[in-house]
Amino acid sequence: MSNILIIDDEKAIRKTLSEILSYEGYKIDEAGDGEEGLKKVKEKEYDVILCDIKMPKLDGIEFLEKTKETHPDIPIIMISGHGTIETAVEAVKKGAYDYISKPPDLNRLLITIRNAMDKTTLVAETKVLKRKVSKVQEMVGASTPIHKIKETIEKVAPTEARILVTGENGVGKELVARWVHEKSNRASGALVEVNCAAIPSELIESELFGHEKGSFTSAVKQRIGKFEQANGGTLFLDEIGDMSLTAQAKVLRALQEGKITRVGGDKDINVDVRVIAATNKDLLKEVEEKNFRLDLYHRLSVIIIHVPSLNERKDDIPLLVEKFLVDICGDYGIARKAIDEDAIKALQQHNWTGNIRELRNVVERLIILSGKTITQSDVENYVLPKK
Ligand SMILES: Nc1ncnc2c1ncn2[C@@H]1O[C@H](COP(=O)(O)OP(=O)(O)OP(=O)(O)O)[C@@H](O)[C@H]1O
Repeated sequence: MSNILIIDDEKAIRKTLSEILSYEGYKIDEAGDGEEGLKKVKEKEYDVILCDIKMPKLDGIEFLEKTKETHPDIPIIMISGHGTIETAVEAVKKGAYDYISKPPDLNRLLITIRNAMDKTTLVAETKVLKRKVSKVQEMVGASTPIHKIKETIEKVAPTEARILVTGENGVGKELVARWVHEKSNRASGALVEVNCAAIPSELIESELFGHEKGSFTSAVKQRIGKFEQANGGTLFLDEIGDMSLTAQAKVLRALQEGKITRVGGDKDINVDVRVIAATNKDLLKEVEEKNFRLDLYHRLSVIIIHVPSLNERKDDIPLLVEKFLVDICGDYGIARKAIDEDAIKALQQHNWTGNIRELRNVVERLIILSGKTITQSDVENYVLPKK
């Protein structure tokens, strides 16, 4: 159900509007002046606010200006009395959604409110969509390691150097790969991702190099592999430490010669692909244990970018929390929740697994369970393990 706040110093007007709008199924709160209105806006989320212009204490224009600062997305409809039409027009210029005149015309009132509600929904949807279509998520962080990573990306992205990204699960290795691609001369080409750990070893070759029809039982038609799909672009080989030795030999050839052969095929196909690989394993140890080819390791690791776990860069936590608050509240279509300093400190002291997804989940949990401002006791209640 949608919440509407009516701010007017005339009780009769509030009563009439409130009756009409409750009848239409809206949930109504009332305030007698701008100051009381501001208090209500702090306490609760409103979909639309109706606000008189001439009021004691804080007038409508001041209320509009203050509310726009903290809640830029709530549509505010000004109620203009006789003699305040010009001010109402001024208010629209300052960001009010629209104005209606006193005494309000019932149809116009309802239509204006409905349009304003539609706008709120659209604004929320657009925000979510904008984020979805924006190609690469921002890499948030102010810690020394993040600065260094960004610097390295700037330097190496425009070259053709192969890059090995190392780090534990969920620390942002894929994000690094995406930024390298985005800032490279191949950005207009494809970025094709293969998670080597997720593909059964007997299928990885066909996944990477494609296959000809009939080359094995389930190969019912020809298939183009990821190397070919990434031609002119970048191939991101995630979890490369899990690749079988036979597939490694073929990847090595592709890197050395710039050629691949489809499974069951006899033709060499030229491919122009830049490879970025990532792993959470210690590849040199894998080499020692004969699970990984040393020559492939050297081919892949011209540049090594290590992404440290969240525990090693706790300085990034405030910025990441801030970003997740904005993102998640945007996804939910609710006003952004605040978080106080002590709560942030408590989050910084927490012993994280290192995976950024864990921090995101925690922020989402706090948004759902806490009030308008997330406090230290929310963190203690909902995040930290009970003693
Ligand atoms: N610095 C950052 N700023 C903002 N979001 C980040 C940052 N680093 C990682 N993330 C987000 O955290 C999530 C995990 O990151 P990503 O998938 O890049 O990690 P990964 O190390 O490749 O994970 P895996 O080991 O599971 O493949 C993603 O949603 C990503 O957008």
